[in-house]
Amino acid sequence: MTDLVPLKRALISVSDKTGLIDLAKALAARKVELVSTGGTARALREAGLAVQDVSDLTGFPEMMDGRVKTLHPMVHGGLLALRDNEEHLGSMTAHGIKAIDLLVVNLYPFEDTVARGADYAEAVENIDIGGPAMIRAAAKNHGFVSVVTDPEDYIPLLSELDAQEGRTRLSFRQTLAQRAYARTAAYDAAVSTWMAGAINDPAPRRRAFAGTLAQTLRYGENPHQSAAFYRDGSDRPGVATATQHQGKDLSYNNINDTDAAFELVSEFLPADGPACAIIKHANPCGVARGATLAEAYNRAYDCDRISAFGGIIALNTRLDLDTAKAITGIFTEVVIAPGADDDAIAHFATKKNLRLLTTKGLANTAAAGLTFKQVSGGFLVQDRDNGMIEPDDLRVVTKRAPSAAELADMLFAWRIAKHVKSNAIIYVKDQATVGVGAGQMSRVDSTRIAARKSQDMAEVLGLDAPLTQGSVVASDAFFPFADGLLTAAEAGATALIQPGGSMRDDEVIAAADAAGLAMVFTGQRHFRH
Ligand SMILES: NC(=O)c1ncn([C@@H]2O[C@H](COP(=O)(O)O)[C@@H](O)[C@H]2O)c1NC=O
Repeated sequence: MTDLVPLKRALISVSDKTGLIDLAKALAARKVELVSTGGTARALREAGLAVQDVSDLTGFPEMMDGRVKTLHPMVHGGLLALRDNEEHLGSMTAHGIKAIDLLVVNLYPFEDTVARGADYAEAVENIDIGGPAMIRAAAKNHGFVSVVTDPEDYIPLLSELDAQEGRTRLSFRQTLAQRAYARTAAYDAAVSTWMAGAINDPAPRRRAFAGTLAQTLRYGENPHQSAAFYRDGSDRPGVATATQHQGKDLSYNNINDTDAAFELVSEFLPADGPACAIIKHANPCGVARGATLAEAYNRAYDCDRISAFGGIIALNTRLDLDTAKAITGIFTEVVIAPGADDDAIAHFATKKNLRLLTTKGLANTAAAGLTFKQVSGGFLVQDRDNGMIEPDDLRVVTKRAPSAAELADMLFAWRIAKHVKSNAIIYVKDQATVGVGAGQMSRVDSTRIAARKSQDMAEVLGLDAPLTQGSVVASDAFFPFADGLLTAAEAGATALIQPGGSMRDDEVIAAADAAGLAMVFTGQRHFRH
């Protein structure tokens, strides 16, 4: 393939006109001839540039609401002809086709149109046809043609032309071609995903996913793994869309933990009071509400002060100065919150290694969405766990019904259970976790570990008894035997919330009654693996 090829003629057809005029002026200054479609040509003329209309080139007007503009051999022949192929050159001469050396296209904004909730007809009308066709043609012919699909590449293109005296190198065109195919693939992924939703097909025969590079990462979960972070284009508040105010780049594990922290804290609406979640290795080591945000943080911290060191903190309301001061009492990796006061930001500025991220609100935990998990040779796709329990959904199965305070703590614990790796056991007292058992292979072990951690904390805090005394317990799935429940009772729990549904529910309920516990069944499970 030829390395250096001259760039003499460009076709520009862009929906997003960012940087268009500067680019076109720079091309014109380099004696590049311009051809363009309706709106783009108008913008160029208004800027005083000479441009040929694509309709003059094709001999056809743009028609059918723009559905047909560039779909013509005068365009596609100019993009696809091999400049070193006699037969191709003969066809060009025979039909008066002129070579197009540069294609600048960005597509109808389908993704944005769908994101703002446009109706079906409007979404369909925003599926670009001529643009992707040209992009794919130009990218195929990267041996001779440069294709630019993103305003971010305008400056690099001009730098290339200057460095190569009006020509482009093959390696440059190959990079552009790779980006071009990734762009059309992402576009079609967005269209097919939208369509699967529109026709309510949870398992379409083929699925396509796409992402845009947000950040290359120093390494993955471990230093010997390379890694990168991609955005999927969704506007869900969270780690991918947050603004970072200070500190070094987030690592792979930081991103994973920050996501877990923010998704958890988003369960707690600000209207119900400030809440804080502290995360380590994607599991909470403390979650609490408080009268103030600082109190919520301190109560979450008191659940497991040892694990909280180097943790990731998520808040459900704006970070204020008092909370910022409390947080900087120990080393913390990341704080994420829906906003931050100026004095709190200024206080954090003294801690160079602490990253502060702010979001535009909390994540909508009721919003539909998919989650993916990679396995060897494939991936699993499922709906996001949006399961939500209201008091009316609960079934009291013991002789004793829970008190109002127990019920409130149960519902708080249940929301947390959804975000803890199975087997998940959460002890809660007065709207604060006092013991979390996560990720064990047996439920009874999670129950024991959480209770033991609470004993450890009683020592650290100088308490006479662990805070599990008089607590409630949530279990993400049913107790298969009575042993887990009895362990919780020994630790001082007075009430339990669990899905129910075990073959031995009767035994478990009898054990709860014998121990004087109140127990409710949710009828819904929150496995998280
Ligand atoms: N139908 C076609 O032949 C066609 N050719 C180019 N487009 C798109 O039209 C847009 C630019 O239109 P305008 O220059 O009129 O603003 C670009 O996003 C381009 O991808 C087309 N539009 C849709 O398919």
